[in-house]
Amino acid sequence: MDYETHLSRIATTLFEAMAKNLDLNLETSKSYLSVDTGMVRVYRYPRGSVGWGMEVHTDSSILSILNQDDQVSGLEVLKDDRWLIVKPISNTLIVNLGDMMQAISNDRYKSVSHRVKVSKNNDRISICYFVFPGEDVVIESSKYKPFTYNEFSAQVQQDKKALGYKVGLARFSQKQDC
Ligand SMILES: O=C(O)CCC(=O)C(=O)O
Ligand SMILES: [Fe+2]
Repeated sequence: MDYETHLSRIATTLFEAMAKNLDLNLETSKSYLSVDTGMVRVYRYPRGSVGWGMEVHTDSSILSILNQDDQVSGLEVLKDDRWLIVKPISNTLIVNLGDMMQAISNDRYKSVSHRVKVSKNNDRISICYFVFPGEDVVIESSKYKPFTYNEFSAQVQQDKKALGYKVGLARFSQKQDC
């Protein structure tokens, strides 16, 4: 089996466990995670560059599974307003929840803000797997207006172009109109 197939199996198992924990309807939740959308991206962060390898963001995915460099650190996650360095551990995967999981869970699970620092002395490699809902599957929750991943990603592109940054889920909030 190839890497992506293994990762899609892990993502499905994790998602089903979370859906069960959230008491989501089995059929509805099954339609949310689309393993066909899974994609693998490999990053190389060259050593010594100034600034961030990747600026602060949340992923738009349901789940992101990272296989980060087992020697060179760089990944930082925001927890309780503090940045934590995710230490490299060999043979260990890191699971980040994305915006779609936050919406599906009606904010009970939060997408994690994270960023990547460039190492002074070493290049850093990470292999990242992302999985999304099917493009036209409507995500329903009480905190957000019903939306599809297609609509979400179009809005993200539009905001990045017009404002220079991603507004994200706040755009779809039931409460505020921004
Ligand atoms: O390279 C990493 O460890 C993280 C990459 C990342 O956050 C992303 O691609 O969204
Ligand atoms: Fe990310």
